[in-house]
Amino acid sequence: MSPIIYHDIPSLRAALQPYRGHQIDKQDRQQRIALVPTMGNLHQGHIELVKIAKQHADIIVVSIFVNPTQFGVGEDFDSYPRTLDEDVAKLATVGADYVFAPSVDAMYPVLPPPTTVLAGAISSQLCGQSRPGHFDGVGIVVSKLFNIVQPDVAIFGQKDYQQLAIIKQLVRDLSYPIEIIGAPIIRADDGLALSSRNQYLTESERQVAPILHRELQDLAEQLKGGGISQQAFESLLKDKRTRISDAGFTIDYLEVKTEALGSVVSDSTTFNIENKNIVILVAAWLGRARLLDNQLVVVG
Ligand SMILES: Nc1ncnc2c1ncn2[C@@H]1O[C@H](COP(=O)(O)OP(=O)(O)OP(=O)(O)O)[C@@H](O)[C@H]1O
Ligand SMILES: CC(C)(CO)[C@@H](O)C(=O)[O-]
Ligand code: BAL
Repeated sequence: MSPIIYHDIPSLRAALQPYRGHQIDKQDRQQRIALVPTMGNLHQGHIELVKIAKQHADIIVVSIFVNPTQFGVGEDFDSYPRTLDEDVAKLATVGADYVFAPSVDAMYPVLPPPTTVLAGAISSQLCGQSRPGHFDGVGIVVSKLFNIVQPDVAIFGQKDYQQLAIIKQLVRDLSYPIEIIGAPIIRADDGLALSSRNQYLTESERQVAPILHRELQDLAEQLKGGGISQQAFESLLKDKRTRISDAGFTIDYLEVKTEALGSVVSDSTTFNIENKNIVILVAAWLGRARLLDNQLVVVG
C-alpha cells in the first residue's frame, strides 16, 4: 500500500494523534511510532532503515526534506536530487505508513531560524571542520522532526557516523524520550557505501570510488592487532592518505578516533590502542561527489 503523504505539520500531527498514549492494537500493545529521517532520493540504504524501523515499531514515518540549514554557501542545496514520486513508490514496497515531505516554509517560518541547536565540541571536528555550521543545521532540523513526529524510536545510518553520535548526544542532552538506533552501512557489491550523491560520479569515477572502502579495510587490518608505536601509526595513516590521493581523491579528512569520537589514547612513546573500539573515518571528494565512509575496528 502506498504511504500517505503530508506536506504540512498540522496534518501529520492530526494523522498520528490516534496512535499516541492510550491507543492499543489487537494484542493489547501500545502502538509505537518510528521515524526515519531522510533527504530523499532514496536508495537501498534508506530502505534498510525502514526495514529496521518495522522491527521496532508499528507505525513508520519517513521524512523527506532537503534541509537548507545544513547546507553551506556554494554547496549543492539547489541541485540536490528531489525525486518524491519515485521515493514514495519505493516506500510503498517496504511498508512505510506516512511520508512527511514539508516545504521549506512549513519547516522554517523564519530562515535562518533565530533559535539554534549547537552540538558543541563533537560537531566541530571531522565533517564539522570542512562544513562549518552543518551540524547546527542537522541539530535544529532533527529536533524539529522529533517534536513534530514525537516518535518512540528513530533510525539513522552509521554511514553518517558523526551525525549519529551527535544525535545520540542531542537526545541525551535535551531529554527526548526517543530510542536511537544506528543502522549498518549498506554497500554496493564492490564495497562503495550507497549514497544519494554517488550519482554525481562519472562512469570512470564510479570505477575508482570503491578504493576508499578498500583502503579503510586495509588500514583496519593493520590496526586491529594493536600495540604499534605512535610513529608506525602515523606513518600508516600518512601512507593511506597518499594512496587515496594518488587514486584521484581530494581528502577532507582521514582520521582514527575512539568509538565515541575522542582522540585515541597515546602517551609520549607508545601509541596504545589495545582493547579499544576505534573507528576510521574518511571524507573525500571524487569529482563533484563528497564521499563519506567509516570502518569500526575492535583492537586487541
Ligand atoms: N549506505 C547507507 N547505509 C546505511 N544508512 C545510510 C546509507 N546512506 C544513507 N544512510 C542513512 O540514511 C539517512 C538519510 O540520509 P540521506 O538522505 O542524507 O542519504 P545519503 O545517501 O547519505 O545522502 P547524501 O549523499 O546526501 O549524503 C541517514 O541516517 C543516513 O546515515
Ligand atoms: C538526518 C537528516 C535527514 C537531517 O536533515 C540528514 O542529515 C541526513 O539525511 O542524514
Ligand atoms: N547524510 C548527509 C546529509 C548532508 O550531507 O547534508
